[in-house]
Amino acid sequence: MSAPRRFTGDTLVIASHNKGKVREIAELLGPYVATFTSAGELGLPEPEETGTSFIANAELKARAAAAAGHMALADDSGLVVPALNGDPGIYSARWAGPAKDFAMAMQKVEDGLVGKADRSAYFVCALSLAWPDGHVETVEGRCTGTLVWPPRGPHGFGYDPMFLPDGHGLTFGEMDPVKKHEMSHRADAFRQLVERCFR
Ligand SMILES: O=P(O)(O)OP(=O)(O)OP(=O)(O)OC[C@H]1O[C@@H](n2cnc3c(O)ncnc32)[C@H](O)[C@@H]1O
Ligand SMILES: [Mg+2]
Repeated sequence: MSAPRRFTGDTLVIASHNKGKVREIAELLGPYVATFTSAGELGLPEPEETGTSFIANAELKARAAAAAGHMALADDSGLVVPALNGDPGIYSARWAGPAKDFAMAMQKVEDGLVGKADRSAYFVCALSLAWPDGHVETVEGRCTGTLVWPPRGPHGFGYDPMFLPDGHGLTFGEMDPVKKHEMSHRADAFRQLVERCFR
């Protein structure tokens, strides 16, 4: 296996149109990157997520943004619920519809769980760093927990208010963001990516 390529330069494009993610990524990578911009700010189109895995979609989004000439980082993530055969999984954003209605998406998850004993779930985060020549470095992180109902807490985004991480009494929606960054799937993935490309 060849050695991983390291991040060089000072500007990184965050290849995401999700403001919650862009904020978390800038917080997690702040110490290693001088300047951030995002696909949204640059007016780059949102590529169609045609991959069949988190990793395939992260690589496709990162490569699409890096083709514009700067190194780009994409995150493809979602909530996997074993009792729902892995749904919403890579369709986590799509379950919220064009209006990005996560109250509705969480209700849909809850409706599927009625009468089921297994309320376990995990978040997955695939991160892909892409170079303008098409090279990518990709990692995947996880965080396991349980789904609660009704949703709790004003923080975070997406499915956070119904996700109770293992070993904790507060949902990601109730938790201080600093605390979420100590244990989330995104934090797990970033620990691996920093080790590989940013140190
Ligand atoms: O593709 P981009 O532009 O980055 O933005 P997106 O919101 O479409 O992102 P994804 O395709 O990766 O879909 C992931 C969805 O999974 C959910 N999700 C991911 N990480 C999460 C987190 O930390 N907390 C709560 N929900 C999360 C959230 O609803 C996201 O919209
Ligand atoms: Mg998306």
